[in-house]
Amino acid sequence: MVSNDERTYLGFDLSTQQLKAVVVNDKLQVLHQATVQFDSDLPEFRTHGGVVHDKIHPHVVTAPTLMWVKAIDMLMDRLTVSGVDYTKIAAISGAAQQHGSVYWQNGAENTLKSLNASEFLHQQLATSFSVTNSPVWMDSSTSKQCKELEDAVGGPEKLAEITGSRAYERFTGAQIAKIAQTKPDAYKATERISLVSSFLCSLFLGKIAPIDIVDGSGMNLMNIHTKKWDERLLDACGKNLLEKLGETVPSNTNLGNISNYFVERWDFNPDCQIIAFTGDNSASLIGMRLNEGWLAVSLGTSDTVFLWLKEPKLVLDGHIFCNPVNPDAFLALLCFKNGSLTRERIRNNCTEGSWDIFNQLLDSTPRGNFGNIGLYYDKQEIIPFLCGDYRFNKAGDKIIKFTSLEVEVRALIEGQFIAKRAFAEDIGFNLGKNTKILATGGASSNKSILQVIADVFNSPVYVLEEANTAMLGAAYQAKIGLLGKESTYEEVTSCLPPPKLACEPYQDAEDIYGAMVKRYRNIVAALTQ
Ligand SMILES: Nc1ncnc2c1ncn2[C@@H]1O[C@H](COP(=O)(O)OP(=O)(O)O)[C@@H](O)[C@H]1O
Ligand SMILES: O=C(CO)[C@@H](O)[C@H](O)COP(=O)(O)O
Repeated sequence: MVSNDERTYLGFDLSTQQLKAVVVNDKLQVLHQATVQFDSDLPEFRTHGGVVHDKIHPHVVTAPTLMWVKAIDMLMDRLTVSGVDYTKIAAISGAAQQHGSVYWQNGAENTLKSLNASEFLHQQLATSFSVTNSPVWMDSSTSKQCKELEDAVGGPEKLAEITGSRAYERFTGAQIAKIAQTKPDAYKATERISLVSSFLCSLFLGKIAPIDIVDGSGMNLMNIHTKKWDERLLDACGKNLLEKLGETVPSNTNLGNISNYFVERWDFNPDCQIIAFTGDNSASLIGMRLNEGWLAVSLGTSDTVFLWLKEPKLVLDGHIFCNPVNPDAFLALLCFKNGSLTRERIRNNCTEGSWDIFNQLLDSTPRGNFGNIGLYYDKQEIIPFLCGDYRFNKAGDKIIKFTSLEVEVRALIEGQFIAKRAFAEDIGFNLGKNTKILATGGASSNKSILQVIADVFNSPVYVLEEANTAMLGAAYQAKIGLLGKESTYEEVTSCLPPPKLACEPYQDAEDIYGAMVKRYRNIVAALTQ
């Protein structure tokens, strides 16, 4: 029997480029971590940045579902090598990239319930998916289905009122509708549909896990006020969709004991509890202990900006999700597809791959970049709906190339964060003297980038000791879910250190960037006309 203070918690994050795991002790201190990088650790699946871009249809972006399963087999090995004592893990939860969908073939749940502990998961689940490549959040091929969904309820505003978002190409409703229309046999042969988060949870639970209400808010199918599926929307996407999706559950619901497979194969305690898995941004909100007054800026594969909302509001460029901490509150989120991978592209073009040189170039140019502005979209951006590179000089003329690498680097970083400020203001975020930004994700370790954020938002930027807040949030969620009503979220996380100040804005920041935000808005209005 493991005593309460010896208990540990396991959290996962299945993000775009990698699968990560962390084990924390009862005081939420990190004991072990492990990662599997999809491109380099599982090269047989031939992904780039964890995904497959269709050669003929560039808007189609998927990930091999079995790659994610194989990544779990590999990660469990790595956790074992790092010395994890599985008998002490009291609860498991997880986070995952949002919106992606997994299609379980008829009979898959029986396979999940009767897994053989002497074999790998990927061997036993090889034929369990009716669609072998899962559509992921980077896909933007469903404009037709988006229009159909909006029409089903009376237009984009009506859809946003019900589900928190107008129809977005990457949202799961339109993705499911596309599968139902273009692969009707596969759709028919599908017994259940999971989000990436509930799919990962299903492996640990040994049966199909329910979708949590926060990740469920990223589907354009759930009413964010009642937290129930909207039947008109389900019917507009596919036949018998309710049966395929199952009911939603509140965040941090305790779903029951771990699958026997993990008990027998890895020596988990049979009493280890599985807490509903959620979306990565939702888990990040938990991991950051974000509350009102803070603006979170997450710099992972995607860049996201999110904040705690007391009341829902109608937004058309952005999303309102349910809140994983307080069921009466909400979470407003903006997502930018061209985040870290676009920064890597410009870094590689300008510096042959060094963040240090990239930062030297960025630091050597003045705030405002001599009036130059750049917008860089390798892939179809979500907001604004643009693709390609756009460069403008001080006179406002569109130009092909900037005069120096320094100007190019600053144009990229300033352009990315000016966009975030403009869209955050559009959804009602008021920058004020009390605004504080909390940065997270892989690129939040880059101090030169954080300085640009501080200047563009004219606000101080803070960071946490650990930048993997989605993975950590999942581990905290495991403890929160296990304790249930015994304890509050605030009590569980009160032992964590506060965020640390990383950068403060320069005195002239608002004069420079206030004007640049206006210019940016005019440029976008002209380009999207
Ligand atoms: N020093 C750095 N400067 C800027 N970006 C960085 C730096 N270190 C890592 N990154 C970026 O972090 C990204 C990964 O962030 P992460 O939050 O782990 O992503 P995800 O959760 O989507 O897998 C990489 O694509 C990389 O470009
Ligand atoms: O689409 C969204 C949010 O709406 C993305 O933020 C995904 O959730 C992917 O996350 P990362 O892999 O970039 O963390």
